[in-house]
Amino acid sequence: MKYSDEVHKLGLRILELMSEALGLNPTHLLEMGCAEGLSILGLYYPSCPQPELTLGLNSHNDNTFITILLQNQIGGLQVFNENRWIDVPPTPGALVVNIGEFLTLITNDKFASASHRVLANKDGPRVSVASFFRIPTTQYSKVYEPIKECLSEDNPPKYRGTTMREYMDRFMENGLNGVSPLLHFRM
Ligand SMILES: O=C(O)CCC(=O)C(=O)O
Ligand SMILES: [Fe+2]
Repeated sequence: MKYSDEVHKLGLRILELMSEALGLNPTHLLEMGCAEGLSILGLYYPSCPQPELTLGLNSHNDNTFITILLQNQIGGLQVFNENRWIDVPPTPGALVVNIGEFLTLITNDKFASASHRVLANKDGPRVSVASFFRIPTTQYSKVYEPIKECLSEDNPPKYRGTTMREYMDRFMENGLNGVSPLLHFRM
């Protein structure tokens, strides 16, 4: 309970700062509901005798606005940048913040979500706690589209509006195979 309260407060603060970074009122992203659905997932990756033959978690982009991640000392998280996988080594006391695909959609790519994955390891177990700021199930029919203030004549909308329900339908077609459902909504 204590962790979820604190991570929720942190998420509110980060979303306020992101609103300001976009030149918006600090409460803009909060008013859009970006902190209304917090789900927290504990992940346990057992040690693996032949880690080179598999992955801990396949490459994917989160279906969130932001994700705040706590990882133990084992490592294995990687992010895809400039055509290569880069290690995100655990730093004591630090959290990782990932941008999810719904923040990419509503900011018209100003905040780009990155593919990430987790390598298997034999030093295990790896434990992580992912706090997903996502659309609550009660809001799966709400349409999200690029924020008007993020658009201009030189920067027209790159995505059409969509709902979490439609996004999940696309996701179910592909599973965790690294194909981003967001591409379906790109204009
Ligand atoms: O375990 C990790 O570090 C990553 C977890 C993750 O990316 C996810 O649950 O979406
Ligand atoms: Fe993830």
